[in-house]
Amino acid sequence: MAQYARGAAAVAVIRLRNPPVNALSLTVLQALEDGLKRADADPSVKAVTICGENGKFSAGADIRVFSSPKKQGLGLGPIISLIERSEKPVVAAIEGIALGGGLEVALGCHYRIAHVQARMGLPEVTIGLLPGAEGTQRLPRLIGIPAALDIITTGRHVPATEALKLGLVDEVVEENTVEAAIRLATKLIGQPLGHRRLSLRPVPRLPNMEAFLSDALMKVKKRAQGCLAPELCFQAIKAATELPFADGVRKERELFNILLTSGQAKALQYAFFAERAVEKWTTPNGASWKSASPQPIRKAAVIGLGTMGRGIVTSLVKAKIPVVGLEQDLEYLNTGRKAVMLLLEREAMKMEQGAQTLDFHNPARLQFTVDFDVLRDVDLVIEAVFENMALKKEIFNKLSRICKPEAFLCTNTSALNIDEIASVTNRPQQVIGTHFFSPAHVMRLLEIIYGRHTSPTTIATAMQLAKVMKKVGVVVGNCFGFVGNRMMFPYTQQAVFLLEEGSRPEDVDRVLEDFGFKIGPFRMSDLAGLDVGWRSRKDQGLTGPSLAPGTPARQRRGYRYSPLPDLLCEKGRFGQKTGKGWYQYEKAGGRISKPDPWIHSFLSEYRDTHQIKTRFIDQEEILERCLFALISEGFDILAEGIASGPEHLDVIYINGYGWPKHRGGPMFYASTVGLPNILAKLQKYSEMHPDVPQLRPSAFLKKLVAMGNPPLNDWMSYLHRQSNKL
Ligand SMILES: CCC/C=C/C(=O)SCCNC(=O)CCNC(=O)[C@H](O)C(C)(C)COP(=O)([O-])OP(=O)([O-])OC[C@H]1O[C@@H](n2cnc3c(N)ncnc32)[C@H](O)[C@@H]1OP(=O)([O-])[O-]
Repeated sequence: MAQYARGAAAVAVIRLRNPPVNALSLTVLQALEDGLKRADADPSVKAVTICGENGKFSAGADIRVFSSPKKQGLGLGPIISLIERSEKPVVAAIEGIALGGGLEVALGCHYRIAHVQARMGLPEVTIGLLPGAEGTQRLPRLIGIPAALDIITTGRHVPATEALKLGLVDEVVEENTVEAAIRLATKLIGQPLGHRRLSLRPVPRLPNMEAFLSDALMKVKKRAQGCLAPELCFQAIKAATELPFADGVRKERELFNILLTSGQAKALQYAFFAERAVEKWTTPNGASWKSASPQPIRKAAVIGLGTMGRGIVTSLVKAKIPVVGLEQDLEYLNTGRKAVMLLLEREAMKMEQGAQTLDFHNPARLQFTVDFDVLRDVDLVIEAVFENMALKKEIFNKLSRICKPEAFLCTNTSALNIDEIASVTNRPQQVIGTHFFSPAHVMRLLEIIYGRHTSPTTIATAMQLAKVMKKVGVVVGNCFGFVGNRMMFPYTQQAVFLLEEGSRPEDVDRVLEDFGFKIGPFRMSDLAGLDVGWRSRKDQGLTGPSLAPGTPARQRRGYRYSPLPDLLCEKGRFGQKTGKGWYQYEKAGGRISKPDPWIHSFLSEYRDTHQIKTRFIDQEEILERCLFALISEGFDILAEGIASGPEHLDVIYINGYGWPKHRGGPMFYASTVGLPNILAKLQKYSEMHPDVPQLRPSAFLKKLVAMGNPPLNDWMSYLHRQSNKL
């Protein structure tokens, strides 16, 4: 709702009220409209101030409304016109946030005052929409085309001080913003308002408007990577340069409706709520935030300053947690220290642009050592040495002797068994997996893996740590590869099998990149290094000296196996780092991939040697075999209780594996393709490849299809229900 009150003798105050962020629901909008009409009708009211409850102006339209049947009736635009047309001056008092429809309300006001800590923006593009309450037409008239394009097509939040420079607000105050707005409103009584009505202003012209717009469009398209909203935002702003206000608004509405009914908006809004849903973690035995409080982390340590350790130290320093970096000897320590300092200097430079500072030269904040004894007083340790169980166990055993009894022990592993690591400590309840993604100071995902003995307090502490580091923590159970890598395995396996059957690496990558992945599986493998998987397969006895003599080349444990990645490694082709992998690069460490004729002839010789008949594989088969195998594994993960809902899998894939956000994550995508379609295709491919268990549809997927293909929100409720059709 919105509360109507009298702020000073002649000023009415309309306070938007819908905790926690004053989202503009239908009820709030109705109350806002009623408040405006009441102020207009009351001759003793001479001016109006609009503000928000609890120090927040508004986070914009209630996003849930867009997927409800009443979505067409939100009608924010006409209310904003009503504000603008008011003969009594209206001042927006912006505290906290004014986002989306919230900022559009403020743009309808004649003046805007913001608190110095406030942030403003039009983030509709991030949920697949455009500012559809006349924002694409008013903002360019206020701050010009270049700044409006930047704000609307990126959806970024603009701090109050920058907003003042841009002319987005008229004044920034450090005191009580509502009182300042009431004072201004009082001063404005009786003054002319015509020039303050943005709809009546022309869009400021640029000398080279056409060239500017065509260049801007190219940039927008490049950044969008298949996402529709940025380009339609651009078109709406362009309309502001070509059409009178009313026609521009009509164009805006037309484009808004295209987006609103597009699957992309639905997917992006699902992703918005999915991220918030995973924050409220639970485990199968009922632990959650309700049953556990996070413990404060006043000092942390990171063991191992390789690629992952360096990124983790950087993230902790950025989160203002004092940290000790430990390495096995002085040579490794010095290399690690230099690399961390370089990363931190770059981060400090970026932060200075946003008027923030990063303190890392102070030894109380960042310390390097080779001495385990220095870890006696830390509250939490993150071990980030390479993936070797024996080494990890040795370190955990040592840590449990040295660290204080309350300290939490975390392992950064991408697949290893948390329980086995915990078993060598004197505190398995305080051992937890924290799987960071490379580069750890950039990637948002943190997979948090609880073991059999991990306590709820330990999970809560790891989740809180993720939050402080501005990462998305996702709590999952313990199994080989956890959620992300376990689902990735059948995907990359299919990609390699497709090469055996006739595809080239660039064919497979192109299909998956066209789908929206940032990079396809082979470019990804070259980037990460083929040797990483090779080492793991050797440890598992799938290749290398421990392989039993006489093992068929293309079979392991009775199932199909492709030795292709092993053969590349044997030839020293580790990917970008050696300048050759699935592609060739300009030099060792180079980044520009080129299809490699050597690989093409190597593949055809390989097919001849193993008498594999080459066939043309179309895009549909490439996409379906890679994605549906991954999705089927996801259903197994849900059925085993490794993750508590499909949102968890989707958040992991969007934030850690480059899954295109506008497709909502693999499980959301499955729901849009339709579970019966996925099942039918998996059954077909599984019949074609009976020796590939990863193509056999998950029993849970079959059950959901038998239950009538329920919506994604209901999937988990079917886990234990009986199906009489099975
Ligand atoms: C008419 C056409 C034109 C207009 C279009 C628009 O305005 S489109 C909109 C354009 N606006 C945006 O895209 C802004 C989207 N919002 C944000 O970016 C952030 O929420 C934040 C920066 C406002 C606060 O961040 P923070 O880390 O402090 O907090 P938090 O993120 O955890 O949120 C707290 C709770 O509020 C909930 N909730 C939040 N916003 C909305 C909403 N608009 N709606 C509904 N709910 C919303 C959120 O789900 C969560 O609920 P839970 O889980 O407790 O049940």
